Order: sequence, then C-alpha cells, then structure tokens
Amino acid sequence: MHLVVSNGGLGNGVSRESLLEVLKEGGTVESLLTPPAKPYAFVTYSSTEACQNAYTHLNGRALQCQEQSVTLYFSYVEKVDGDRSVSRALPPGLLVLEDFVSPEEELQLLHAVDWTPHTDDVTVQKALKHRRVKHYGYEFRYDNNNVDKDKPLPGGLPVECDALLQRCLADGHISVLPDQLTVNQYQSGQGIPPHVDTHSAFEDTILSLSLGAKTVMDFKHPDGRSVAVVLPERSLLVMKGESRYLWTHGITPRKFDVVPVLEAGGSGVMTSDLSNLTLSRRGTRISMTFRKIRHTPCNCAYPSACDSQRLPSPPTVPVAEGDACRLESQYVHQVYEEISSHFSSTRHSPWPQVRDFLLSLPPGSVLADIGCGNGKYLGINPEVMSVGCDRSANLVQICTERGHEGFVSDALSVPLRSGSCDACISIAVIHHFSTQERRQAAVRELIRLLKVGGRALIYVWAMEQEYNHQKSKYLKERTTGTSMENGKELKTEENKSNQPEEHDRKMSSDMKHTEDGFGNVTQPRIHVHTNRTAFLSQDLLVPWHLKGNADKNKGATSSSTDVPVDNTSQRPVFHRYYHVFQQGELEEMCFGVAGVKVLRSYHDQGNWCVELEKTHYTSSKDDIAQEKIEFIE
Ligand SMILES: O=C(O)CCC(=O)C(=O)O
Ligand SMILES: [Fe+2]
Ligand SMILES: [Zn+2]
Repeated sequence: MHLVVSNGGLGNGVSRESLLEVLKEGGTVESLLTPPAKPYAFVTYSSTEACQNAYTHLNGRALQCQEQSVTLYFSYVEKVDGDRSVSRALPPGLLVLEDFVSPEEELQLLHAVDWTPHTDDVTVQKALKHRRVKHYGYEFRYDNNNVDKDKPLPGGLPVECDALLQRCLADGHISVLPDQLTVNQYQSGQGIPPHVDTHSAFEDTILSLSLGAKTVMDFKHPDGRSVAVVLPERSLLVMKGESRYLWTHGITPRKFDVVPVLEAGGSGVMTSDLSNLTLSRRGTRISMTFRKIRHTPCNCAYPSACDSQRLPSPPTVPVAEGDACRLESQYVHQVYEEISSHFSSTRHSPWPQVRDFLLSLPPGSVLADIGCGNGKYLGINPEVMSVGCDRSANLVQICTERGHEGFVSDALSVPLRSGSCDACISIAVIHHFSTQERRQAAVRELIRLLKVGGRALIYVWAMEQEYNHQKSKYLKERTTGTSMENGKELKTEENKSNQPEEHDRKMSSDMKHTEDGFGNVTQPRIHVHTNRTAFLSQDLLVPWHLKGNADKNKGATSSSTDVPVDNTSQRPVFHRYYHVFQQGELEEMCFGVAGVKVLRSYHDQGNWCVELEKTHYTSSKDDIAQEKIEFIE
C-alpha cells in the first residue's frame, strides 16, 4: 500500500498540491508525507490494487514545477514511519503572537518607513549585501555588532509604533519601552545569517514584528538542535531568556519555504506534521525589531554566548607540566579556597552508588578519600577507619571541624604509606587535572595507596550528559528549576548557573588547534561553559556564582579584585577548570596503570565511574618497600 516517490519532494521544488494531483490518478490516496527539505515523499494508498495501479501508470512520470521538470520514480516500501511527525517545542522563552497588528495597522507601519535613499540624520539606512536595513533610536553597527550608546539618533522611534509598543507593555511582554528599532527589508531569496543579538548591546527581551509577507526563521541551539519557526505576516515574535541569549536565529536565503498547509494557525514550529507541509513562495518581508539598549554588562545565565562575561584572556589547554600547574592553581586550587564555605553548603547528600561502595567495605577496613571536600563521605560507614585529604585547606578545615580525620594534600603525592589502604575513593576530583599525564598519575597514586586486593572507586564528570536516552540530573535541572550541581543535590533555590558549560559561535573554531601568524600551532582556548547545557568541548571553565555570607568565604572579597562580578548580586563569579571524560576514556586510562584491574565501569548521573582492584605491587621503590613489609607481616 506504500510507495516512496523519489524526486517528488519539497526539497526538489515539488509542491504538495501538484504531487497529490498526480498521485490521485493512481487511486484513493490515504496519506502523503512530505518531509521538509527532502527530495522524496511517501504515499499510502487505500488498497494494494490502487497502489499497484499507481506504480504501473505513474512511475517515470515527468512533473512540471517551478520552472523545472522532475521525473518521479516509485518504489514499494513495507511501511511508512509516521513517528517522524513528532511535534517539537519552541525554544524556551520564544513566543509567536499571530495577528498582533491589523491589516490597516500593517499598512500604516509600512508607510512609516521611508526608504528613499537620502541621508536624514534622524535614522541610519544601509544596503547590506543580503537585505536593506534602517535604524532608529541608535545605529546598530555591523562592524562591531554593537551600538554606540553615547550617540543616540535624534528623533527616536517612529510615532506609528507607539500603539503596538503600548500593547506589548500592557500585555506584559516588555516592562520598559524599547529605544532602538532596526527595520530589515528582505526581498524574496534574501535572509539574515544565524546570530545571537549582542548581549552587551541589548537587554533581554527582543520583539520582532513581521510585515508584508511570512517567513521561516531557524533557531539553533549550540548543541545542534534546530527548530524552524513560521512567522506569519502581522505576527509578533517575542524572544526572551534562553531563546534570546543562547539560541541563534537566522533566515535562510531562499525563494520558497516549507510551511504547514493550513494558513490558519500557521505560526510556530513547522515540522509538527509531515503530512501537512507544503511550499510557500516568499514575498517581500519587512521586519521591525525593537530592542532596549543595555547600559550595564550582561549577567545572563549563558556565559558561553555572552560577550560581557567573556574572560579577558581565556587560558589555553596546557601541554607542558608548568602550564598545567599554573592553570590548576588559578582555576582549581584558588577557586576552591575562595568558594569553600558556599561550596560546602551545597554538598550534603552522598551519591547512592558511592554510599553502596562504602557500605560494602568490611568492618575495620582502612579507607582514604582523596579529594574529600567537606568530608561528606567520611562518616558514611562507621565501621571503617576513614581518612580524607583535599588540596583546599579551607575545605579540610570544614571537614575536621565536623569531626573527621583530614589533612591537606595534593592528589598526586599523598603522604600515606603504599599499600596501607583497603579502599580508596576519588569522587569528582580527577577531572580537575588538566593533562592526560596528570590524570593518569592521579589514578596511579590512588592505586599506590591500596594493598593487593584493595578496591578503588573513581568518579569523573562525563562529556555525555545524556546517556541511554536519559538526561542527567544536571541537564534536567534546567527545566525543573531545582538546583543540582555536578549531579549533587542542592537545597538552595539559587545556583542557576553553578553548573558547567557554555559555548558561542566562535567556539567551534577556537576548539581546534590553530596557527598563529608565525606558523606555530597554538593550543585551543578553554571557554566558559553555560551551566545546565550539553558539553561542547572536553576542557572548559565552569562558572561558580558565589552566594551567601561572603565573610565565611575566606578571602573571596579580599583577593578577588580581578574576578568578574555578578551584576545583580555584586558577588564574584569564579571559574573552575574541568576536563570532562568521554565514554571509555576513564577505563582506557586505568588500563594504562600497572597492577590493577577494572572490576566494573558505569555511567551514573552524568559521571563516568570505575571500580578498580589492585592485583599486584609494581616495581616502584615504594611498592617494593611495601612488598617487604607485607612479607614480614
Ligand atoms: O527579521 C527579523 O525578524 C529579525 C532581524 C534580526 O534578527 C536582527 O536584526 O537582529
Ligand atoms: Fe537578531
Ligand atoms: Zn549575556
């Protein structure tokens, strides 16, 4: 009953109507799927006879469409996957309000824009390569993607816009009136490249009114998700929050769009029903984009896309040991010292599988927690002799104040005897080392502490925050509004941005090794991540917005003169370095450590985890000494 119609697709310039007309010659058509941008379609007939009839009579048929002729070829298919008609949601923060202005108001607004090419000093008008633009209030400069805030244009916005802006205010779409207007004029076939409106130039809400003709605007998330949104003429697009700050928007230059067949209710996400799409010829569209000039730096929750929050000199991924030490000192050790109190207040619930590991240890076991933080794992199993160490003196102090055994130490050289431990844990620590050598050295040091037969549990943050079709709590947190950091539960309402990752359009090139002007290969820059989003690179800086009593965060106020400040709270924002692990990377690294076997490895809430067992002592001096001790015992 089903046929694929090769060449008979929207992507080939074939409209749904003209295809359907041909297909009906074969018999009664039950359904027709026309996937967007594809050069094929799927047809289902009411009976196998009708289908056979169509195949016999229509295969090889030429079809005239849009100044070209295509030849349709048919093949039988067993079934047609209707599941692909999944409806997709608009990007968060996006609204399309249909019929926001009446046809009369539309005409008035169109007449308000004078395109005659004289230079009044009230507006600035430019013919760009792909469209015409005109600016009111302030000129938007395409050379630096910003506005000259000290140079408002006389005259402000056209009075014809007053009524609609008042309506936006009354309906609560905006809380202050915009003071900048960009009018774009797109002829059929013209568009605008994907971009995020500069954060530092404009406040959060951006309004865009479509006049004269509809278009399709493409929204893209940095993780690759993309949503095509139909903007009918006389509709108002409202971009806020994530859709304004993190997603790019753009209009692909083309003469036809794929749109839902029904004109009514034609706004919003386009790919909701593949059996309901057709081609629409583009007319001349005028858009009015209203924005409010921003006078203080942007402090949005999307640092990866935020020019205000870009670090003056982002570090590069280190190669040499010295560079690695400096990076970790500045972006790990110093940061934990400064945020210790606030950090500790967010670390209370043990991860269940770590707790299970600890409770599986026989009474009397000796346990070392390397990178113990505030010591939250040290009291889990009271039958075990536990000791913790951490690089942060402030965290160790919190740990000992709670009655745990703790000392300050670097995880690369722990002042404990080789073979002295029955078990070791390293939870969310090794991802803070900035070279592969140092990460592996940290595993080796952990294993050195174990006696033969002893077990170690290692957790590191995973690049894959979505695993087996399940989003980690870290990612889910974004939509639920509860607070999680690094998979750890936070009771506080804050921390909207204390989790990792961000990215901007520049990043894709910055992530690669590049050559400086002298032919030297330079290391990729480490960028600030936007919390609660997918990781786009393995090496990144995760922002920490300091909250609570700054006095308790020792040193946070005194030594942080060069630390950026969160605009609303006036508290410093810190950046922690992370290397997030790809699937298999942690195990691979452990295979390279002598004298150990991997008992199990798993993914747990956005972390890669391994349980290791020490199989034998290796030939390092310490271990030989240890072997003698073992022998004497
Ligand atoms: O044409 C539109 O609706 C959007 C224009 C735009 O994105 C801009 O000027 O920044
Ligand atoms: Fe824009
Ligand atoms: Zn921003």
